Amino acid sequence: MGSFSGACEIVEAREDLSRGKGVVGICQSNSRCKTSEKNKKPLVLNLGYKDYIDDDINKLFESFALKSSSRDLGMSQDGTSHKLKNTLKKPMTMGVPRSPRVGTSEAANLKQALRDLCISKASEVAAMKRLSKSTASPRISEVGRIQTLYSSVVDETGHSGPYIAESKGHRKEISLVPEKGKSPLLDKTSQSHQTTQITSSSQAINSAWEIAVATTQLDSGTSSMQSDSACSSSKTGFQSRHVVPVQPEKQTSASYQSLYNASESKLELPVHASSPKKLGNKVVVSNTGRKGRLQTASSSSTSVSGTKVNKQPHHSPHTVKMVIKNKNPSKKKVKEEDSGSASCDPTSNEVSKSVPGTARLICERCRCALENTGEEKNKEIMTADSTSPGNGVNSGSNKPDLASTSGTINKGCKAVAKVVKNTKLKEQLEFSQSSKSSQGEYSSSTSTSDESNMSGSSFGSRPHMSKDVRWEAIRRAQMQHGALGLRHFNLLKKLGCGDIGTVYLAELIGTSCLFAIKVMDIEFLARRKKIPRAQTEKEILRMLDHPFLPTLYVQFTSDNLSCLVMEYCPGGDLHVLRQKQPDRCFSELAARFYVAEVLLALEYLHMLGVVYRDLKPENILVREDGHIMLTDFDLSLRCAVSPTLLKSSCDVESTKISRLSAQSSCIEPFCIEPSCQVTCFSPRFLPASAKARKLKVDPVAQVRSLPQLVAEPTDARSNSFVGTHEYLAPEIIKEEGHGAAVDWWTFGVFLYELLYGRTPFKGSNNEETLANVVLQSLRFPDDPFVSFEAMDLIRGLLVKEPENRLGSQRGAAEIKKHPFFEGLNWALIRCATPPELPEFCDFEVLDTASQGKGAKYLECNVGEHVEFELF
Ligand SMILES: Nc1ncnc2c1ncn2[C@@H]1O[C@H](COP(=O)(O)OP(=O)(O)OP(=O)(O)O)[C@@H](O)[C@H]1O
Repeated sequence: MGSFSGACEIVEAREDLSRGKGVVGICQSNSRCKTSEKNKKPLVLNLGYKDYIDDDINKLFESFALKSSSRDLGMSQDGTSHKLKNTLKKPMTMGVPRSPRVGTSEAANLKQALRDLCISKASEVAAMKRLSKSTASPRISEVGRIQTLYSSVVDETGHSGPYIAESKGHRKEISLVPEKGKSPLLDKTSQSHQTTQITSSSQAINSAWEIAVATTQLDSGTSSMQSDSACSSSKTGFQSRHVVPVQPEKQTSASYQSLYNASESKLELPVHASSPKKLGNKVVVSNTGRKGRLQTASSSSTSVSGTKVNKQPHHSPHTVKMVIKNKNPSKKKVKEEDSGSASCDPTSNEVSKSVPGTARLICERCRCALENTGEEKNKEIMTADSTSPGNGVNSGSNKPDLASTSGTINKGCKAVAKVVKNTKLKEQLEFSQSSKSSQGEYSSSTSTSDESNMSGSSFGSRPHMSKDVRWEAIRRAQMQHGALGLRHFNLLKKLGCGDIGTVYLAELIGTSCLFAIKVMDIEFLARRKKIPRAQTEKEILRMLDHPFLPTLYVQFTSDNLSCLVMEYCPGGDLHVLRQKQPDRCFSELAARFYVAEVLLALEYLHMLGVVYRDLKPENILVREDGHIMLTDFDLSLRCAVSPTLLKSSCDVESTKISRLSAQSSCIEPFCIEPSCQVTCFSPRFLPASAKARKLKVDPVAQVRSLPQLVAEPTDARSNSFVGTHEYLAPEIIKEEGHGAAVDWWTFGVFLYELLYGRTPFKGSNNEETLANVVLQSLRFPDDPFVSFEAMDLIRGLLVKEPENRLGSQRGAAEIKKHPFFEGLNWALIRCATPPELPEFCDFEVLDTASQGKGAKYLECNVGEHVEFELF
């Protein structure tokens, strides 16, 4: 039942009524009588008696303009309507067609008329509320008055308020509040009001995110980035990174099997647009005319689905995974884990030929061949809700995906409806399991509950990608095939190889939609104890709905391979891109653009309870429109977040302003009161007095003086030794326990590297690097020139004590306010023109005509060879 509109409006109406005469007691009592039996009797209002009749009722009746004759209404000579009373008491039948006009039908009675009026008024008020949130609306008062009166009139059993229960055959069950789902208008309004209550649910977290976005929008200037250089060819090889993988301290197989949750972030930024960007020799035409529009599709949604794709000139540099020897027993796990990897030949690129009908998968690292029956035997798990774009990844069918093999895998390509149904069941099942298991898995953390993320998860749509043509393609394929598997994709190219899987560029057969598919060998992961990392990544991917984070379209298991079908980013990563810049570093404008987008992505992750922990240029991919996508979540830490409302420097005046603003909130559903102080692309309706006052207030000061919401996990703690050496925060190296502040440290290193072309504490080897991180003070080279603001920001971020680090107290909001970002329009950054990209080597995906020749294709069809590498 959509409780809001009723609840909210009635509250307002009652307030209005409380100022009126006589009705106060009725209204107030009505609200109490829901919970108290004792209160029922005094509330009984019988129209036959004048105990509670007041002028309002008479006026009300007059306003109905009843045209029935006195005979119809049974008016007696004394003017009282005894028949009216009887009419009201007369049992009504559900579903009886109502008179089209009040009072004109024989069958109509006053109660029905009242109901009509009340319902129509309620709807009208809800609509008005949507259009103008003026709390002082006379219409609201009026309907509240009518509702209350109506409740009083018909309530002889003590039931009152907007919902009137059936009673002994006398009463018809009437709800003044439309049922949930029947009135999207009311539901939406309801949601917007519900957000005023901050809870630790994911909804609140997302709301908090929206607040954070809204509050940081201080100006409307757009950030237009111009690259210093057009392009340059890659001249050098890649630097190597040294990564310390995560060490799950307690891993149980049970925990592997029950990690899947999904928490839908209902993020919906109001504006999305993209600008045409040049990639390679082709100009990738993105959706023109989107700039500044509301609710447009993802910038990366359409152009990528074309038949031409520009080749990434290089694969991302291979990250060299190193093991740090440590006396700590937990480090041994790292060693053990990685020793497995190390024993494999990382250079191996073997592709085994196998007989038709057999999939022979060669693990590049361990050189193991996985013989599988050629057909996927319906083992694939379709996780997308084919009925709704955005539901594609949500299903809980993930659980058996990595956790077990075919025994627990869904059988058969069943009818879509059945799959969806099963999916929902699994969601429920796994939802309950996941929060337990993830705690077990991350027992080293002191704050690792999934619940903040998972509770309230709705598995709903992903608003920012809802117009994405790839969703539609996936949905159609699911309708056609039932469950998607590897056989439904043509693997075009290997994009890169990570620690837990290999990523391929793939095309959904029969479409021109391209995807990046991460393929992970479950047995390999199990042997190397990397299943928790894969689980973590998948869980996080499933939660995401953000323009700077990847979209997971579907996930399935084929032949013991866990596959994640994600958004494809054709622009390479920032590490490669930096190497192509003059002097191998970005201009300050370009760097500002990239770090700003990364900051928003990190902020969003934090609000979902994800501490990223592995920020580095290699993990930031460039979309075809030049905006970024932060990837790779297998080292991330999941923890609880409890949004906190901080009363900053709110003086009396600013508090008043807050109230004022709360009364006159923006009509955009995504702007959450009271933080939406800036114009959110739509006019707001202020009372005249409020307008006058508002004009006198400096809007910037207004925003700054607002209460601030911190919804990031500032007190999360983990003891895992995880990250990339040059990016490791001191507290991780010192094993003091770490939290979200590590992301602000890495953020500082990241900015430093973009500007100077190298990391600040890099030593000649890993040990020296680590020692430098802990002991060495921060130094800035003279060349290239970097502004004071940029250096100051880096200085604030690279504070060795996490508690004194910028961002550690109030999260990303603190960092956004730094002068380095002065003038940046955070809310519209995804509409800003990204830095120009260098020319890429041309790479064309074979178009449909050439597909048959298949020279470059790695076929992945049923019954045919499945030849591709793993790891
Ligand atoms: N969505 C994508 N679009 C384009 N390329 C991608 C995409 N995802 C990954 N890649 C490429 O595939 C490579 C491997 O990615 P993957 O996430 O498996 O490993 P990784 O980034 O090296 O990290 P890790 O080893 O920690 O998992 C990346 O370096 C990147 O270049």
